[in-house]
Order: sequence, then structure tokens, then C-alpha cells
Amino acid sequence: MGTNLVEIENQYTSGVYGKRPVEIVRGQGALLWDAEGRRYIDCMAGHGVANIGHGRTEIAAALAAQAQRLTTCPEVVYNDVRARLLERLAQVTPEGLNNFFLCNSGTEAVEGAFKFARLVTGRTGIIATLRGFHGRSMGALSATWEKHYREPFAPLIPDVSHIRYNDLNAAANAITEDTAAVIIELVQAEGGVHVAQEEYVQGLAALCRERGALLIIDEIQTGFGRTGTLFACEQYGVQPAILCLAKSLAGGVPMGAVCLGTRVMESGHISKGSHGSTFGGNPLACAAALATLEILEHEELANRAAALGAHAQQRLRSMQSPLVREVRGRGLLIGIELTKRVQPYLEALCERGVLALPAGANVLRLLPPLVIDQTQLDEALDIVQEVLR
Ligand SMILES: Cc1[nH+]cc(COP(=O)(O)O)c(CN[C@@H](CCC(=O)O)C(=O)O)c1O
Repeated sequence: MGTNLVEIENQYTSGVYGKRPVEIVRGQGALLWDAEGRRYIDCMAGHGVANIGHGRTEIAAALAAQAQRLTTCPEVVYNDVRARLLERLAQVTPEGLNNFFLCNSGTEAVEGAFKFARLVTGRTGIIATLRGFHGRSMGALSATWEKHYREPFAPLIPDVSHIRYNDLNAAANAITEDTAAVIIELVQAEGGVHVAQEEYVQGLAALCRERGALLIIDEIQTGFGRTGTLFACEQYGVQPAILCLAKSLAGGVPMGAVCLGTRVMESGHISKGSHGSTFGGNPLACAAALATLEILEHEELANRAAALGAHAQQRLRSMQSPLVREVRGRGLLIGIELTKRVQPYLEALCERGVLALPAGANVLRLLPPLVIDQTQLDEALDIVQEVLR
């Protein structure tokens, strides 16, 4: 364990985080090192942020160059780097999303999506799904399912309801003329790594169109190659009215984006001053995001996630362990549902040099950087199989 820096962090931190007894000080690719020089294979990727891996010199160079020119530039004036990023996002995001509100985190992207949905529809109803996770700020938290996240902060925003995931009848019964938006993840990540069925997503999109509600897809965790395509939307042939992005968008630099479709932009309801952010669209984050998108494309990281994810799932499914109930996921967003609570196994993995995440009480979540090489992945899978024997 680390030096007195751990005690210092414990003394001054907020107390809201349960911390592993590890002091991470350096990363390179899919590897992390602690203060004692111990090496870890990273299967957390910063909660799905480090898709392009740690220690990228391209990101460091982009940040250094931009920092010497201009780090902050609010959107009350134009900026060259921001303009180039907006143009690039219009090129790479799913068809029909050509305008963007830039912000600084996932929860902010969800908050913005809800505000735009209310402005466009004049309605207040938000429908989310059981086990969905959309953030911890009061509006996004209202749509997040887990009661232990929400209940201490009640009352949250009104008119938010939750329906069963992958249940089109439930959606048909819930979406009314009061519904502003339906928000879903195409893979419920923090909620247990549950994959949306194609017919469900397409049926949901049709219901939203028919009933005047906006479909918001939250790709804050599934975006930027994680599930085997640049965006999971591509695997469902769906065009959301609003797409929420964050996490790996800027290669580790905090950034979020609310991607807006024509229904929003042609509504005539998005007026000047109706939303905003001090840091949103800052040139430093925009420079990092441009460098990140270049790496994702040049290194074909989405294809890599598809291939390595299929390999990992095949290996994990071949495990004959009474502890493993199901292996599921898309690309390098993998969940292993256990017959027991996951926490002790996370600790055992950490002791053996693998850092992984939970996804609910009994699901082990593997979220490695998409740059992980097969040797490192196989080493991590060997350790997972050893721990889950
Ligand atoms: C789908 C999704 N949507 C929104 C958010 C909120 O993003 P942000 O405001 O940038 O944290 C997250 C965080 N997902 C992590 C939850 C972290 C937490 O416990 O809080 C996760 O999946 O672990 C998501 O996974």
C-alpha cells in the first residue's frame, strides 16, 4: 500500500467513495502501476473513459499545444478548435445528429437532454428503465433506477417513471401525450450489463415517433467503440432524437456532448440563453477530443473491441464454474453474472493484479481499454478464471 499520501487522501476526501487499497500513479496502454511499482491489467478503464488507453502521447501533445494557445473560451464567442470538433462530431455520429451542446460529464449530457426534450415537446414526462443508470445530478438521478442512489435525495424531478427493459408492451402502456422523452442505454452497463434486443429498440423508436416523444439514447458508456462499433446505435439501425455522449469522448479529459437531431433543431424551441455551461466546449477538451477521434479511427479500435470482445466472451463462456450464471455484453463491455456477491471476487482480482468493476451486486464488469493486446487480455482472463474457479 502507498505512503502517507493515502492517509492524506482519506483525511481530506468527501467520504462518498469506497476505495480499493491501491494508489494508482501511472498508466500506459491497458496497464496501470501503483505507488510501489506493482503492475495491474486495467479492466476498469476509468469506468469506461480510457477507451484509447493510458499515457497517450498524442493526447499529451494536443493538450500541451492547446494549453499554450488558449485553455478556456466560453461559447459566447467562436473558437477554431471547437468548430473543428463540432464538424467532426457531425461526421462520425449516427445519421441525422448534426448539432451539439458540449458539456463536461455524462450526467450533464443527460441533464441537457432532458431540458431540450421539455423545450421541444412542451411535455414533462420522462420514461426510463429498471436498472438504468444515467448519472447522479438531480435530473439524471431521477432517471437512474437504483433506489439506494435516488431515495436519500427525494424529492427529485417530477413525472419520471421506470419501465421494464426489453419490454415493448410496457413501453406502449407507458408512453402518452405527456411523455417528453424515453431514455435508454443499448447496453445497461452499471445496471448489470444487459443488452437491448433489436426489435425492442426499433419498436421503441416507432412508438416515440407515433406519440410525439423523443427517444434519448444514452451512449455515455457504450459510445466510441466500446461495443464493437463506433456507436452502439449502428448495431440497431436506430436514429435517436437525442444522443448523450461523454466518458471516452476526449480520451480522459472531462467532456460530454448532447447530440441533437432535426426534430430538436427544427422545433424552433431552442432559444438563445435556454441552456449553457461555463466550461462546455472549452478548447482544451475540444483539442483532446479531436486527437481521440483520430486515434479511434486510425487504430480501428471499434473493430478491435468487436474481435477481442468475442474472444473474451468465448473463453468466459467455456468456463465450467458453479459461480458463473451468465456471460453477456457487447464488444469490450462484458458482464459475468455470479451466483454470489461480486465484491470479494473484485478484491481477489485486485490482489492478483487485475482491476475490474461491479455492475450491481453480483455482476463482474470487464471494461478494458480497447488498446489492450491479446496477451494482456488472455492474462487477465486467466486470472478471472482462476478467481472464479
Ligand atoms: C450510461 C451512463 N450514463 C451516465 C453516466 C454518468 O456519467 P458521469 O456523470 O460522467 O459519471 C454513466 C456513469 N457510469 C459509471 C457510474 C459512476 C458512478 O457510480 O457515479 C459506471 O458505469 O460505473 C453511465 O454509465
